[in-house]
Amino acid sequence: MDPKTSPLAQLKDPSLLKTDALINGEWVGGASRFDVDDPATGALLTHVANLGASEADAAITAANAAWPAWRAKTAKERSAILMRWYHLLIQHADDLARILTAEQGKPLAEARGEIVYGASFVEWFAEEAKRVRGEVVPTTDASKRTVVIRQPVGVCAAITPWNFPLAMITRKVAPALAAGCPVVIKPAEQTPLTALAAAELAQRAGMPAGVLNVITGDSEQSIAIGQVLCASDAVRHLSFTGSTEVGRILMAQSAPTIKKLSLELGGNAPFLVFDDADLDSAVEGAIASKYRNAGQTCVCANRLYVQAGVYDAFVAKLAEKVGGLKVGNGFEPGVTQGPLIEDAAIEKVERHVADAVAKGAKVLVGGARLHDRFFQPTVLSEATGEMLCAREETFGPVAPVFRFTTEAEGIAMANATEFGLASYFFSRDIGRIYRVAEGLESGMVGINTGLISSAEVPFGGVKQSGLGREGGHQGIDEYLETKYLCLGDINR
Ligand SMILES: NC(=O)C1=CN([C@@H]2O[C@H](COP(=O)(O)OP(=O)(O)OC[C@H]3O[C@@H](n4cnc5c(N)ncnc54)[C@H](O)[C@@H]3O)[C@@H](O)[C@H]2O)C=CC1
Ligand SMILES: O=C(O)[C@H](O)CS(=O)(=O)O
Repeated sequence: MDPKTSPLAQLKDPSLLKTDALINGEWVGGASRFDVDDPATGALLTHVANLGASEADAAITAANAAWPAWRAKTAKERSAILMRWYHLLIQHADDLARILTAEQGKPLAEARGEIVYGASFVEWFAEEAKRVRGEVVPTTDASKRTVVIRQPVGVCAAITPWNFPLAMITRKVAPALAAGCPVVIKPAEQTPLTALAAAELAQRAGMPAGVLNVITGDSEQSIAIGQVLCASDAVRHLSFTGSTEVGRILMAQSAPTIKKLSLELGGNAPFLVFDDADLDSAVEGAIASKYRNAGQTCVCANRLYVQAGVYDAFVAKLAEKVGGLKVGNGFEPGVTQGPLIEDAAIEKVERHVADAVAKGAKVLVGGARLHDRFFQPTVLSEATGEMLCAREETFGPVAPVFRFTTEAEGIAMANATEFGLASYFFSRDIGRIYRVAEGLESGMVGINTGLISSAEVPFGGVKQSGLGREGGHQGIDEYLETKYLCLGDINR
């Protein structure tokens, strides 16, 4: 790291910059290290411990050894440690945001927003920890009494992506810890520093050794680490956020041990604008959903469907607003869109735009790479179903706008995908709102809004977008087993 130019040289608390992994309360360097780069400049930020299968085994062993004492704590005791962690995340939000922008690229203000969003899961599940209840079931046999209790599932593994380096970790580990489970986290190789800084703060909050472990590895080692996590019988739950392709691999690798799985995978979100929509609100919602994180979110609007009567007005308004977005280094004041995470990501975006134009789409604004990994916020009109951007998740700042005529046609086009994570639509008609919301095949529906994510709601998808829910009161259920006690012979 160049102390003169690196963004990491300006941390208020430099001790948050951890480059070793965390196993059993100890920082572990391993035999080799891998590079972490700044996606905006390509500059090397630092080197991080490149661990593999043996360290993954050690982390599972440490977590399993720490489990009895962690589950024996009262919910209130676990809650207190989580709440201290939450307050430390907020207290250090500026440094965490700086680390996040340095390794992931999103604008600093957006990174700080993610820190607050990610911390909110720790707060939410610190509270939920104290509300895990069982039940007494009225018996049909007078000699018996029946009770249902809920217990932590055991060691939980979390394999997380680069697009939300903190939030995708806390959304998984906060409920697991709250439920009484120890965790082994494998963060994305592109963004390990945020995970390690958050782990340091968990240590400061009093998280016992072995309860929270972080195993870092490059892309090759991540595969080896994943194989160990999947194959281990001690790991009773695996939570993954990332591509559907990798989700399938992890699901198959977990089958021999019948693991509980939470999978938050790819999306292909439709965004419908009906004739009766408030167009200014629809444009605002489209920008919020499409261009957040430079379009690198699984709930981004990927296909915009606009009813014929308002199509021309909508695309004109959208293109005008999108033209005002400022692209640049996330540390530059006023920048609203940073770089894409890596070369393969921007090449995929270029492929989607070139394919769409070749098949008749019109570029209303943007349409090309600015330089390096920066892509102009783009609006394409006259999009059609034959284009790649209709079938694949672009994961970039490109809004293809399709035309539809009837409500039924709009719903059918929206549902014509194997994915079903998020969907959005704008209408002011209450009857239409119910018909369309109930007709869309997705786990989450934004109605007259493009932003739907928060800690208190059950986030997740249907079809091939994944399994399970994260957040909300449902989020902790993933980490609990339900046990039924049948007490007989009570009259003896
Ligand atoms: N649902 C979501 O929020 C996300 C979806 N994606 C989708 O995935 C596409 C590719 O992005 P990637 O970063 O390559 O996602 P990815 O799915 O390859 O990586 C996500 C995480 O999985 C790990 N991983 C990858 N292969 C693995 C394996 N065989 N065993 C164990 N761990 C493994 C990575 O190290 C990382 O921690 C994106 O273009 C996007 O379409 C990517 C990130 C987040
Ligand atoms: O994986 C993602 O892209 C995130 O879940 C999106 S959100 O939770 O920040 O909306």
